[in-house]
Amino acid sequence: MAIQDKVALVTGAGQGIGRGIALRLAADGFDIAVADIEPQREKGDSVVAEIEQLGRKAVFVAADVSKRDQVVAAVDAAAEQLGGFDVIVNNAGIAQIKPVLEITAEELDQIFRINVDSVVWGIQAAAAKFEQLGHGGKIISAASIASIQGFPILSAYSASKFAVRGFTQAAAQELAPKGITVNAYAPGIVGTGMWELIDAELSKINGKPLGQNLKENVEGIALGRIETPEDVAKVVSFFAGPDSDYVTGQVLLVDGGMLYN
Ligand SMILES: NC(=O)C1=CN([C@@H]2O[C@H](COP(=O)(O)OP(=O)(O)OC[C@H]3O[C@@H](n4cnc5c(N)ncnc54)[C@H](O)[C@@H]3O)[C@@H](O)[C@H]2O)C=CC1
Ligand SMILES: CC(=O)C(C)=O
Repeated sequence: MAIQDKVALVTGAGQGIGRGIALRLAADGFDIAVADIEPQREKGDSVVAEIEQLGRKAVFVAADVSKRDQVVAAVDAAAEQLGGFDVIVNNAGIAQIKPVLEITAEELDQIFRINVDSVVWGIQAAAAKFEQLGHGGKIISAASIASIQGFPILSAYSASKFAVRGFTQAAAQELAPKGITVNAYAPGIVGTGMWELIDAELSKINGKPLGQNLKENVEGIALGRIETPEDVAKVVSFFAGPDSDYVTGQVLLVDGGMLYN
């Protein structure tokens, strides 16, 4: 069903999976707030231009998602500039590639602020805006295969994504009476800047040549190819649209066949 007069905000939308989600939701008919950190403004502006080419309205909103006031301000700006607010996609996140015995307090704090606090601020800001506008809405967050199974050398990252799953399940139950659904997508190995970093950092740790760690991980995918942002965006499109109206509290694996539940 074509979406009309609805607004979605996607965080971390300057590149990678977030860009793919923003473009897919625009193709579905949403007007889009492209949110990312200030240094990503140029990339964000290009995504805005791509969305406008699709015939939808779009704005870039600078926000550091680890900061509650900036997430609230981004949601306010999206609603004001695009004329409504219906969906938030808490997509922004970072990886950390570190043996568990070497993780510092600062690193742990940083990854939890960006991957977990951001989801809480996104849930709070979106729920408040939906209430102010007098309707329900949809909250969608980035989990990972690492939210279902802990991955070595990605322990802090895995723990942060387990936390996203916990918040998704609990918030879904708390917000259901307000007509708000809360779900998450759990990608596998997606060919973005994040996996370039993981591959390069794993190489430094295990001495394998550049590209080898990525290749070995892709070989474990049943469908036999690396995942694309568009593969992920199809699942987010489902969660953002009316076909998922009776789905809440779910974390949907979109990994080409890596984990099974
Ligand atoms: N690439 C992969 O294989 C997988 C990625 N994911 C998750 O998908 C999401 C997107 O990942 P990718 O597109 O691959 O990563 P990416 O590194 O290509 O893009 C991440 C985006 O988030 C933004 N970002 C980072 N910190 C931010 C902050 N504090 N405030 C606002 N924006 C910030 C970056 O500027 C960037 O535009 C992340 O949550 C990631 O954990 C989950 C499973 C697999
Ligand atoms: C980046 C990511 O989520 C994994 C598990 O590769």
